[in-house]
Amino acid sequence: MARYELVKRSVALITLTNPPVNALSSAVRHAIAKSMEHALNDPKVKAVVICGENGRFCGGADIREFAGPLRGPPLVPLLDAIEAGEKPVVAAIEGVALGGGFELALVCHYRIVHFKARLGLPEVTLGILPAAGGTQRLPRLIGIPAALELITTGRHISAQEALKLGIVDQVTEQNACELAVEFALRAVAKPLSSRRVSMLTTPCPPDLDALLEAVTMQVKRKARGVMAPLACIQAVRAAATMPYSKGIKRESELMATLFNSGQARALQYCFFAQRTAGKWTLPSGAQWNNSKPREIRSAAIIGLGTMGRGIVVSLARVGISVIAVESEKKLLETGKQMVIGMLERDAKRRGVSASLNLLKFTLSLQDLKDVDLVIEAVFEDMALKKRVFQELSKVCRPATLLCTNTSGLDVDALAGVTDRPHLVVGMHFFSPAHVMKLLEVVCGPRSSSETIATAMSLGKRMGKVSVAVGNCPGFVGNRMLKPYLDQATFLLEEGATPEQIDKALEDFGFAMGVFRMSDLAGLDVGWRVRKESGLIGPDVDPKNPPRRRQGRRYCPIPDMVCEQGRFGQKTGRGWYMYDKPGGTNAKPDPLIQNLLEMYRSRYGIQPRNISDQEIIERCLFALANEGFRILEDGIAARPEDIDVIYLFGYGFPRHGGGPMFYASMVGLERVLERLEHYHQAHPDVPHLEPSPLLKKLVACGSPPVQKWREHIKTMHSHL
Ligand SMILES: CC(C)(COP(=O)(O)OP(=O)(O)OC[C@H]1O[C@@H](n2cnc3c(N)ncnc32)[C@H](O)[C@@H]1OP(=O)(O)O)[C@@H](O)C(=O)NCCC(=O)NCCSC(=O)C[C@@H](O)CCCCCCCCCCCCC(=O)O
Repeated sequence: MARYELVKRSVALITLTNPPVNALSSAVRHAIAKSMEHALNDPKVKAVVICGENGRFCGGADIREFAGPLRGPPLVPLLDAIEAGEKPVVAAIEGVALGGGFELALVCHYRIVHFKARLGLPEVTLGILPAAGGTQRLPRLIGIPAALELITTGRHISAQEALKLGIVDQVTEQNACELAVEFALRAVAKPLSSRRVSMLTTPCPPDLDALLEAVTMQVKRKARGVMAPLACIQAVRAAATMPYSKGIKRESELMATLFNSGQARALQYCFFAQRTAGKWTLPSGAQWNNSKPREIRSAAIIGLGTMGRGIVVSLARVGISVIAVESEKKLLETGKQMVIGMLERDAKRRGVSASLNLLKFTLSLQDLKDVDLVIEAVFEDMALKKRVFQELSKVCRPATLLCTNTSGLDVDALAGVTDRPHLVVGMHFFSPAHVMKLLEVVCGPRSSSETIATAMSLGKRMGKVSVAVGNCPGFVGNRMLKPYLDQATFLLEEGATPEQIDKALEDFGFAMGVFRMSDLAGLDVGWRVRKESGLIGPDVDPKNPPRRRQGRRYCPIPDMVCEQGRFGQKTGRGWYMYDKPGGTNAKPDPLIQNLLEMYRSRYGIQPRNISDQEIIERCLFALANEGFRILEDGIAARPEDIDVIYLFGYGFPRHGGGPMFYASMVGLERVLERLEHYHQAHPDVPHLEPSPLLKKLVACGSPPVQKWREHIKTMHSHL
């Protein structure tokens, strides 16, 4: 767990050896303690260098250990002892020094950093704080404002920024470890007192209270209801107002309030869920580590609407040459200008040159004959998409992968019109595609494992969080959205307002309430889908009662809103009103109030007071209930996949963990009981009927999320 060597006859070299990130597990802490004791007691040793194996200094405390009882030497006294030792200790930082790894570096008397290394205190993103002295030492080293910013955001910084901030002593392009050994030899004769960061006085701005207040407001605005950043601010205040010995106690008290909190558990779950999602696995046995992706050098995008443009940018900025196709000259020209503008702005922001030379714009599908992969992003119309796929089948070379960006149509039906169904896969991007991190990779029953591996790996290359899902209407994300949206509109019928429902969801932590989100996405999209699925229009059986369709409760209010030309932000009116078309500042609209009142009186509905708790339970338990059905149907392989989709694609708050983790945190028994209660009250809403899997899990004693898979039959998996 740590290798001890004597180098240059007088330097003890301690190498952390805990792959893959040299996390400070109890065994590593134990090994550091033993090695340090050896080094400090050996008269031959004049100085110490600490580094990490495989070019990675240290990724911090071992997060997996947080779930169990705390064992091994505690970190704070261990680090305090390193700092207090009488021999100079130099940290040789390569790769990463994060969290406890950064705190380890801060107790070393000198820090030498490789120019490609990244440093940071990301604890806040895990719902905790840097509790191995980080909140006390960093402000002493770089001052309150800079330390506050780093600790409350968890941002990683480059070696160069660390040098500028005064965190490190030298940045090198050489081997940091070799340089650190030389550095240590030169440090032997120098006094150490000024190098012990905990002994420094925190440089304190005169307006400390005002600064802390401003950061508190900022944090509350950005991360509503999240506890960890607020605790970080309090800990940094202690660094400014208390001696180290008291500050470190305050840090530890604050850590104790966070450590076992639901938010910390949820955020740590998110960390691992995101990594689990990349490890896709199919019932056939094909999986991430036994399926080789193809290399993609060139791609084509069909359709330069909002989605197509974002996809072109996502591909070009990672060096893939892209041919963009439109059906009309005017659309092609508009799309071209937009893409160039987006790429130029993106490149400026990242300080690189825009890769415009990778782009080609054309009206002819014939130009696609040699590309490695095509992503179709035309209008959401099955007949049109089938025509495109038939055409691609004729034009593209037989090995070209054909992908569709459909947000819910049958990927296998598209595969069926091609000459290569095994090379067809869904790549469902989220809008705007160059910004949103989520990619659903939709596996059709005939998609080959190589095809899936290629789509997953291309997603990763584009910086997306890719999740493999099965083929069914709406896949995972949009299929679950339906019961969630339905509950919101039923609540409108029963007496709530869009702003009340949105506020409850935003207070819960959603980036946007359901109605503001719908206004942003465009209300006409769902309207068209409802028309196509026969819920409205000439196909509706006239014998249907007005608030019933296809044998279940139906709320026509969204259709009435669309009939008035209110399509959301783009038309300046939707569930809210905006200053102008395209405006983003949502204000409650009295016309919507009137519409709701008239609607209720037309159908004799007596509005009632609806609590925030009912809003949250009905919307979120219906959402999770559909998630359980998705697991039963084998549309998602694991609850983690569903949660990652909702975290990255639908603004579910990370400190809630995602709908499935949230359900487990509330308690499956409670979720079951509330769903039964609501289903009894609304028997015409099948989505409220508890799913068999939920019942089964409760009957099995409500196992933790990570164990649900053991209870899911995969015989009928669609993956
Ligand atoms: C390091 C990375 C940037 C590397 O990224 P990369 O993309 O290369 O690789 P992956 O992300 O895929 O990771 C590979 C692999 O490694 C796993 N992993 C990564 N980091 C850790 C880790 N820190 N611990 C465990 N495992 C880790 C990862 O899961 C992958 O494995 P998998 O099997 O899932 O594929 C990137 O990985 C990264 O960003 N890592 C996280 C960095 C981080 O956040 N570090 C901070 C950790 S928290 C910390 O350090 C806390 C410290 O401040 C010290 C705290 C002291 C604790 C004291 C406890 C006192 C409690 C008091 C309360 C008592 C109350 C009571 O009475 O109960």
